[in-house]
Amino acid sequence: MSRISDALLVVGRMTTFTKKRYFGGTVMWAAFIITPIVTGLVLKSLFDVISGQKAATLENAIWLCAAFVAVETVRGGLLWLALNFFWPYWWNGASTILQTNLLRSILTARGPAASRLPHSSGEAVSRFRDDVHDLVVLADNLVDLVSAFAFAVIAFMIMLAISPVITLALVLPMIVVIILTRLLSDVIRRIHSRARALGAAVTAYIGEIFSGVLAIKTAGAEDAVLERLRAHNRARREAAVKDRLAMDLLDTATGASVEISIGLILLLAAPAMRQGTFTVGDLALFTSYVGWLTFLPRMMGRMLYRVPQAAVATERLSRLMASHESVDDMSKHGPLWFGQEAPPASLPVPTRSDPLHVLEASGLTVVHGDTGRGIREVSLRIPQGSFTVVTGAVGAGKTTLVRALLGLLPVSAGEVRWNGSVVDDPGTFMVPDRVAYAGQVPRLFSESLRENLLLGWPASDADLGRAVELATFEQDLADMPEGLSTVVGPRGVRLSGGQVQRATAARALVRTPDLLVVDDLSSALDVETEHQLWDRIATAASVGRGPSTLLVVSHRRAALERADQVVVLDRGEVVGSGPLDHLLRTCPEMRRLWSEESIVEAEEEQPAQTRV
Ligand SMILES: Nc1ncnc2c1ncn2[C@@H]1O[C@H](COP(=O)(O)OP(=O)(O)OP(=O)(O)O)[C@@H](O)[C@H]1O
Repeated sequence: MSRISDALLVVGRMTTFTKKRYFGGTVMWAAFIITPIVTGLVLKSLFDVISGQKAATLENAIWLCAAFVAVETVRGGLLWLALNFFWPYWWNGASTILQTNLLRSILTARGPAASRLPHSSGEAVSRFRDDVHDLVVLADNLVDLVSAFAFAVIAFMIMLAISPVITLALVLPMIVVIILTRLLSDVIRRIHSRARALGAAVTAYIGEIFSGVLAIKTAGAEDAVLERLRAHNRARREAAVKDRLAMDLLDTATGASVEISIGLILLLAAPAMRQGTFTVGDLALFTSYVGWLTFLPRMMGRMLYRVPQAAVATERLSRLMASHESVDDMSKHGPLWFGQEAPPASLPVPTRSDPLHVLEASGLTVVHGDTGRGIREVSLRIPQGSFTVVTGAVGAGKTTLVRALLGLLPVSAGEVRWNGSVVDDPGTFMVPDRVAYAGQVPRLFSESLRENLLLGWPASDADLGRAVELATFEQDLADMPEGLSTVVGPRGVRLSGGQVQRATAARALVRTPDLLVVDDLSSALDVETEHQLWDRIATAASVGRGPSTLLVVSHRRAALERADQVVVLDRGEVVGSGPLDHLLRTCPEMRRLWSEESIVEAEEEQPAQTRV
C-alpha cells in the first residue's frame, strides 16, 4: 500500500512542475474528449430531421451537416493544440525531472552509490527509461480518466433525460468491466513486475556480452553465451506475453461491453420506438455515446493496471536513491529549459579549506553482501607528508580498505577522522581538492584527453602539463596524434591498460589534492618508471606543487622501500603495520610477500630480449 501511495505522490508532483502545460493540456484534452457530446446532439437532430420526427427542410439538414463538420474541426484543432504546445513539453519535462533527480542522487548524494546501482549498466539504463516511463504515463492517463469521467457525467444526464431505462441498462456492462479489472489488478501487478525484471535481465546480459566480446571470443564461448541469452530471452518472452495478454484481456472485456451495450440499446429501443417514445435521433445519440462511454471503464481498468505498475517502478527507482532520500527527493521540482540553452554547469571551486594534518581510520569493517569477505576492524593513521603503502596478497582487502576510507563502500562499523574530527559522510568529504583517487579499474570517456583529465576541473593547460609529467604520461602524450585534443575512450584512440592508468593518475594529480590515493599502478609502470613517478611527486610536493601525503596500494618494492609506513593486510585484517624494516623482522606475512615480490622484480629487471 505504501508503495502505491509513494507512486501517487511522485505522480502528483509530476503534474505540478509546469502547471501551465499540464493543466492547459488537460483542458485541451478534456475538451477534445467531451466534444462528442455536441456531435451526438447534432446527429440526433440530423436523424430526427431525416426520419421526419422534426420539421424537415433541406436548409435545416445542410446547417446540421455544417455544424457536424464544424464540431469535428474544432475537435481536430484542440487535439493539434494539445499535442503541439502542451503534452510533449510536459512529458519530456516530467521524465527529465525524475531522471535528473535520480542521477543527482547517484552522483552527489551522501553515502556510497556503488551498492545501490544494479550490477550492469544495461539494467540501470532500463530503469531510467522504462520505470520513469511507467510513472509519467500514469500522470498522463489521469487526464484521460478525468476527461472520460466528465464526458460520462454529461452524457448520462442527457441520456437519462431521454430514456432512464435504457440509460440504466447501459451501466450494467460497465460495472462488470470495473469489477473484472479490480479483481485482476493484483495479478497484473505481479505479472508486470516479473516481466520488467526479466526484461531488465536480458538488457543487462546483452550489455555484458557487448563489453565482454573479446573474452567470449577468446574463450570460444559464443555458443554457450548465445544459449544463455536464449534462455534469458525465453523467460522474458513468456513473461512479456503474459503481461500483454493481461492488458489485452482487459481491453477485450471493455470492447465486449460496447457490443453488449449496443445490443441492449437495440433490444430496449425497439419497443420504445414502436410506442413513439424513442426517436431515430435518440438511437443515433445513444449509439454515438456508447462507444465513448466505454472510455471511462477502459480508463478505470487502465488505471488499476497503471497504479500497481507505477508502484513497482517507484520501488525500483527508490533503490537507486541514497538511503536517506525519499520519493520526495525523487520527484523534487528543478529548473527546466524549454526552447533555450541551459546555463553552463558551475565549475568546482578549489577551497583549500581544512588542509590535512592527519587522517585516521578506526575499526573500519566492510562485509561484501553475504560472502563474509571484506575487511575487519582496520585502523590506520596517516600523518600529513607521509607515504603509506597498503599491501597484502591478492584478495586480502586492499581495495576494499581504500574504498571504505573514501566512502565508496558502505561500512558496517568504524569511523574516519580528518584532523581529529569525525567525517560524517566520507563519500562527499573525501573528494578533490582534499583527496583524489586513481582507482584500480580506471575509466576514460569518449572525449578529448584534455576533457578526460579535467572532467570539469578548473585548470590551465600548463597545470595539466605538470600533472601529466608527474604521472609519467608525457611520452605517451607526445605520441598522441593531436596531443591533449586527441579523442580517447571507447569511441576514440584506444590506449593500453597502463596508459589508461597513468592518464587516471594525471586526472587525480591535476586536482592537486592534499592526499593522493593510488590503487595498484603495477600494470601501468615498469620498475624504473615507478621510481621516477614517486621521485617526481616527492619533488613537486617539496615545492608545494603536488600532494605531499600519499596512500598507495602496492606490492612493489619501488613503493614499499619508499614507504614511511606499510600496512599489511591478510584476509581482511591488519597483520602488521610500521616501517618496512620493522615489518620484515616482525611480520611473517610481510616477509612472505617480500620474498615473492623480490622474485617478481628480479624477473622484471632481466634484459628485455630474454623476456617472453
Ligand atoms: N563487490 C564485492 N562483492 C563480493 N565480494 C567482494 C566484492 N569486492 C571484493 N570482494 C571480495 O572481498 C575480498 C577483498 O577484495 P579486494 O578487492 O579488496 O582485495 P584486494 O586485496 O584489493 O585484491 P587485489 O590485489 O586482487 O586487488 C576478496 O575476497 C573479494 O573477492
